[in-house]
Amino acid sequence: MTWYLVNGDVYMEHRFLKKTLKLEEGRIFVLPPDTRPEEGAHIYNAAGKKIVPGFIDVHTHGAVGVDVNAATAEDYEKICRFAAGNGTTSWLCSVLTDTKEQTCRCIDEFKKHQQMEQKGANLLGIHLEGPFLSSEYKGAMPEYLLQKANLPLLKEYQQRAEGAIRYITVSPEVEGIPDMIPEIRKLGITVAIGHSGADYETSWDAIRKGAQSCTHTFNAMKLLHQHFPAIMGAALESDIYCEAICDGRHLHPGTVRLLLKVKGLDRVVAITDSIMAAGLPDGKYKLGVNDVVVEDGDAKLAENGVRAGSTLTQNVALKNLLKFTGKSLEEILPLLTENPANLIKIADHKGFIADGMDADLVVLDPDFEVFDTFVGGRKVTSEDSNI
Ligand SMILES: CC(=O)N[C@@H]1[C@@H](O)[C@H](O)[C@@H](COP(=O)(O)O)O[C@@H]1O
Repeated sequence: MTWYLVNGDVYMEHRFLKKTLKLEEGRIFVLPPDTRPEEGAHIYNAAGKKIVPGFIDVHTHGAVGVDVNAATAEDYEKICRFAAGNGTTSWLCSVLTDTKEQTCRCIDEFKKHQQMEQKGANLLGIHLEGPFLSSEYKGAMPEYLLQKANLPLLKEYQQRAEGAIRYITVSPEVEGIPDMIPEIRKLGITVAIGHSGADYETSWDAIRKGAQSCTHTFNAMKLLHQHFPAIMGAALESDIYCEAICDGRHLHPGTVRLLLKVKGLDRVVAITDSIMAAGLPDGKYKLGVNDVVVEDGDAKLAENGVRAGSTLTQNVALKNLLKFTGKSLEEILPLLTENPANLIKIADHKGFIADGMDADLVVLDPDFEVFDTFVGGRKVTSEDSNI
């Protein structure tokens, strides 16, 4: 099916331009605004709307009643549909630290999902959050499942996943981790540091050895002290990407502004870190092996009140970021599009609107609400999203 998206303002090279977009065989072709659509093509009138690249979420544990750690292939599809309705066109499923058996099961269900007809957003790969994490800043990670560095185990997971593990969170202070980072990268996995009380020097060692991102920056990590800048200081000072959960709970708006000022607009990645309660009312839920209670949209561990992920979606993250920072849509969009694409090394085909890029697009109305979503050139919001 060929689409012509006409009359919209199209986000290209950090500004909005009047263009016609032709979507054919899953790809974008950028045409002059007065181009006459081919006969038989579908025409989408985007007058008064903005056409932006689809959002990419590199860190989410679930939504609409599905916990990634317990998900079946069919469950992944539910998240894909929900995500698309919120402007997310690509995502990584974040597998929380779990038993080997359970992690392998997650990998197998992921592979099964890849064999199914794709609906909604693209499930691009797996993010392992652990198990090589420090117990001191475990957050919602079950302590008894944390491990020291174990390259053979990760190799086994990556082999089983047929290369689908794209991203991993490790703590620099865990025995053997800094030296393992170059080996992890050889497996095609981007390394994030987090859930960590690492000192400044150890954190920089991990960065020099190839860590490229910081997991939910400020949350579940040692914060900056004037004498001991810690992982926080190294993350802010270096050029690595910094994930940020912009739900207004995990980070005060002032902290978000500070992060953007220090890191720049090209180094912050807006993630959701959402759990199965996203898209559902308050209540009792699971996060891996944990029981979680959600009150007023805020997720906490039932046993001790420790915050445990979010109920955020990326369209809400976008609106929060605009509100918290006072910056323009043009300035904020990279945090949800090209920055995550660059981080997980898919920017040659996703994260931007340009000739030949994947036709993953979001149509925003003047209030920045998601009006429609296209994935691989298909209009998924009406076709197969259950919103
Ligand atoms: C999925 C998940 O569990 N994510 C972490 C959680 O482990 C941690 O406890 C919390 C700290 O948040 P806080 O800094 O607001 O306490 O951040 C995130 O929610």
